[in-house]
Amino acid sequence: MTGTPDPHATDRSHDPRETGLGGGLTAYLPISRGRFRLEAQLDVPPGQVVALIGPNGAGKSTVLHALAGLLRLRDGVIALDGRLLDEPASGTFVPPQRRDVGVVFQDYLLFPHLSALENVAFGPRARGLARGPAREEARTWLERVGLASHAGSRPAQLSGGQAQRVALARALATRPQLVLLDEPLAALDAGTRLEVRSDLARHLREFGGSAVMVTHDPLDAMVVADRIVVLENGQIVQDDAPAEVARAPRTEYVARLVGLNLHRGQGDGATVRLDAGGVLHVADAAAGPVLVAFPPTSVTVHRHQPEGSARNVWRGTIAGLEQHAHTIRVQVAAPEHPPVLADVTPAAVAELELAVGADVWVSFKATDTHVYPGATH
Ligand SMILES: Nc1ncnc2c1ncn2[C@@H]1O[C@H](COP(=O)(O)OP(=O)(O)OP(=O)(O)O)[C@@H](O)[C@H]1O
Repeated sequence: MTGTPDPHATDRSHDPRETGLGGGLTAYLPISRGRFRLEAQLDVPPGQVVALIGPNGAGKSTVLHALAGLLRLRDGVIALDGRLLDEPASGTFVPPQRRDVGVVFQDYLLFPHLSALENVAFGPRARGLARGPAREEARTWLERVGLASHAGSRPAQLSGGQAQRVALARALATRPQLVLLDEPLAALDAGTRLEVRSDLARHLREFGGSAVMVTHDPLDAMVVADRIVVLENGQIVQDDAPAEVARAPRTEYVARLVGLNLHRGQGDGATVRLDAGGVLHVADAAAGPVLVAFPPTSVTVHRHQPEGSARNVWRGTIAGLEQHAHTIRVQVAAPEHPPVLADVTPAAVAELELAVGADVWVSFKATDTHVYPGATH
């Protein structure tokens, strides 16, 4: 069942009783969909932007749909600024249009037959504002997103970036307490994306309510969000500030996403015996289950056995080469060592004649590794 109001449910949305749930979004979401099981606790205070990231099928859309009211809970609770939105135990369910929630979803496209101004005014109108004031409000929002001069344009006359800004203005014009964004930048080309991304960060910061944005792009998450929540297989596996996620990713998926080498193992003083095989020399004293991270920029690739002081040195084969902005990311595989990512310059690729299948040596210093406790939950 998706979003259809149940006539038997009591809407306690205007019940002034205290829920004791505090400001912003508070949600506990135990949701089953077929064999998939999601269990997530998500609290987002006012003024905070959370990026929800995770692999395909992790449950990101399920979270957004539940928060928007498009998917009704069977258990758990969703409250916004102390107002219950969904709580099966008490029979509370506030339908989507009565939640103070703005959405920028890919499938909630702009109305093609309405101008940009009318699209934005639609939200305030739907919330009961008279036509004149709703249009005034819409004009203000279009100005804020830099589209005042496109007020009369239909969506088909707007670029992808402009349409995205109209969608954002439409969501914010209702002055919601929570805004939900589903891959808001995914449809944009790289150049437009860069610009819209930083604008989006600014608008969400100024908005003052809680925001939850689903994205596949680590850069979107790093630039736009105050906090990154990583969902894998229906579970939150990491919930940290962006810098912390980049510094100390807790799973291989996150490490790959932020471009770090990450390995799990057992610490024993200056070495870590990896669960997947191999040993790494580390600088921090390690004990028990740990994660070891090191950036691809700290790994050097050689054609011959290198001399020098690096403690981690082994021979492997190039399993892949990938262009990343101004560097080439080289994947090196070796039977008795962990797979390693190394960032090298295009000049080095040419000079060392690096190609898939080539025999190489990798080296990196113990002091370039970062060790932290490995228990994820
Ligand atoms: N209507 C549905 N009925 C049954 N199962 C569903 C339904 N919608 C989604 N699922 C399942 O729920 C799980 C989570 O899906 P969801 O769309 O929330 O993941 P996601 O993280 O948003 O993925 P993506 O990044 O691919 O959009 C998947 O295993 C999916 O197959």
